[in-house]
Amino acid sequence: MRVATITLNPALDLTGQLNTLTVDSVNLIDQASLTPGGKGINVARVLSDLGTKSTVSGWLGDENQDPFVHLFEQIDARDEFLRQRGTTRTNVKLAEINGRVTDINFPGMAIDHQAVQQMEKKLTELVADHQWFVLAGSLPRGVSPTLYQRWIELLNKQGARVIFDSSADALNYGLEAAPYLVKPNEHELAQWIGHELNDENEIIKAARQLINKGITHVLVSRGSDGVIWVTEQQVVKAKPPKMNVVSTVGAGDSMVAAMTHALTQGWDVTKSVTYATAVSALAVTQVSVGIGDQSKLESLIEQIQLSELPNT
Ligand SMILES: Nc1ncnc2c1ncn2[C@@H]1O[C@H](COP(=O)(O)OP(=O)(O)O)[C@@H](O)[C@H]1O
Ligand SMILES: O=P(O)(O)OC[C@H]1O[C@](O)(COP(=O)(O)O)[C@@H](O)[C@@H]1O
Repeated sequence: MRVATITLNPALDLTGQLNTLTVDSVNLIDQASLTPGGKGINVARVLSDLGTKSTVSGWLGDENQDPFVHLFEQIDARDEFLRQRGTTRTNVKLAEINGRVTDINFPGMAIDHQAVQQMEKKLTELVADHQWFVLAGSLPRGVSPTLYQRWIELLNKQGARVIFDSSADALNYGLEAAPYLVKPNEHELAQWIGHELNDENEIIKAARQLINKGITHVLVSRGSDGVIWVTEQQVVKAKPPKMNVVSTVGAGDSMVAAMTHALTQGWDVTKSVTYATAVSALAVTQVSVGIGDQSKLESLIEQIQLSELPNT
């Protein structure tokens, strides 16, 4: 079974590692890498390492597509990206030795009405032979912030299961369509609910409001504090051990990928949350996403602290 991952605003990630970033000054990079990314593409990459095949789609610029096409071949992803005239954006990630990461994300290509219609047609084709869809990332310029909402509704009607990870207005509108699973981080959840979330109880209360909208799984990711997973019946918290952070870029995508893998395998919440926390914690120890070392993942799984919280 292939999972369809949709990346409407992909990016080449230019990551530079340096000692300390100083604004208003010349900064020298010690190590650099340029990798094809964007949320759904990162998810497809991790899925491949976990043993789940994917179909990748969205909008890709035709002028700098080679690294993407090469990656899709490498991970055996079915390439259903629509080509647009122009270049896919490059996002800059500056990773300091203390683990701090500065993201400089560019807006991406402008997308016109015709391209939106073509993508909608592509989704209706893909839903014929895919049950699981990952819709992830920001929206490019030129499209309505309600686009995810419309497309989640469309996919829901066709009986697909949508895993959704976005931000800002695209997230807020998309949540209204009740995807199957959402993974806001704490800040995105706070922004959606309209106030700060000061403790676990407030996080659970906010997540519960999403469950009440008809969303089945709400995973609130909390950086080094791990994740709180809320369903109608259960609230589970998972915390990773202290990690040696190289770059947190792609940690959220790794979590979404591991969750998707777990759900398609039919694993229960406890097994899934442990696995997803371990896969995402492993991601912070490396610059790019993926499972470099299976034995490290297995040892991390053993170190995840799991607790069941009251279902308030
Ligand atoms: N510093 C860290 N140490 C260990 N695990 C981390 C760290 N940062 C992130 N993670 C793992 O990655 C997951 C997603 O990270 P988070 O920063 O919350 O998401 P996003 O990148 O979407 O903002 C976390 O829930 C956690 O399991
Ligand atoms: O789609 P957005 O929100 O503009 O973010 C795109 C960026 O997010 C990433 O997918 C990383 O995401 P996470 O760190 O949240 O996992 C990068 O590859 C990419 O540059």
